[in-house]
Amino acid sequence: MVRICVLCSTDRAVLKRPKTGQQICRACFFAVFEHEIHNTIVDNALFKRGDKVAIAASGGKDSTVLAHIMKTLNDRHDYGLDLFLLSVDEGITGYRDDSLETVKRNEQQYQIPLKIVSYEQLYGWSMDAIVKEVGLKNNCTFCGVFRRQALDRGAVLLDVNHIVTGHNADDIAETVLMNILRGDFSRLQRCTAIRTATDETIPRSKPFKYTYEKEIVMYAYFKKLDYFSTECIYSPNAYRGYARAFLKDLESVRPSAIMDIIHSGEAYETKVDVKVNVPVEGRVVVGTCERCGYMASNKLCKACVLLEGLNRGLPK
Ligand SMILES: Nc1ncnc2c1ncn2[C@@H]1O[C@H](COP(=O)(O)OP(=O)(O)OP(=O)(O)O)[C@@H](O)[C@H]1O
Repeated sequence: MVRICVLCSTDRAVLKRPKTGQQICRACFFAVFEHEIHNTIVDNALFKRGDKVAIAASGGKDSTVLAHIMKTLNDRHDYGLDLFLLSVDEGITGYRDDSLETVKRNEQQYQIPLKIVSYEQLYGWSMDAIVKEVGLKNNCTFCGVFRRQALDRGAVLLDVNHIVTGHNADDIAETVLMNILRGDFSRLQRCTAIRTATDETIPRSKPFKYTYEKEIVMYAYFKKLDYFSTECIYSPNAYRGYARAFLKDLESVRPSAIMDIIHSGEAYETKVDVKVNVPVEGRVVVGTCERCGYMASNKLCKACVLLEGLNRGLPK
């Protein structure tokens, strides 16, 4: 039986929309997908005319679709943004070197200039070298701390005033669950913010905050976008894996579970009074690292503490 798209009532439905369960055609899927992200950008006033925006680009599906969408919406709605691609080379042979080749192709395909910064150049350590030293258990901690700072440093080199990342609704719901599971209420308050900024760092936002991962994959597939789809070879992160599997199970019986969890996280944000690093109107007040000058809540920033351990041969 041929199904007709429930949105345009004209074309043949070719997919069931994961977020709503609606049977729709390809053109309507592109339209609603793009329109929802445009609304997220406008409703949250993420950008202003003349902003220079770095798209954090790993070559994976989320950031590749983000680059495509930012370019499409900037042209279509005349946001007046100056766009750049910013990639961090963590130094993971057989993974990041391949995905960076994808970003280099995206630079040509979208005509957006690309800047690559590397852990090796910034910290003197690649992830390959770190994993040799610390093993597979805690390496994600090093990578997460270094990447956050590397993106800020790359953004300074590009002279941009905003960074966007491809974090999607599933990532955010998963982080809400993780923070509940860990009892980390300070992070729980912050993790649903669509835009984050401190006095010391460049504002970051997540235009895909309400976009389902399955829809991003579908969009990339139907648009035939060029992206890299292998998982990081060093990412065991078992605890997050359980949260992810749990979320996928919930989604399969109740697709709105992802949005519901995000809304729960948002509602929680306003009710708990936690003293450390409480965001003041979306801004976290912190000091600076006495060694490298990057933002820090203690004398040294997290990256310098980790580096000190590595350089002294005491990484664990
Ligand atoms: N090496 C990198 N260089 C630049 N940005 C990165 C890098 N790694 C991650 N990011 C940014 O952080 C976001 C979330 O990263 P995460 O590691 O969770 O990857 P992901 O969900 O698989 O996303 P993607 O599909 O874009 O790789 C990415 O969408 C991207 O914007």
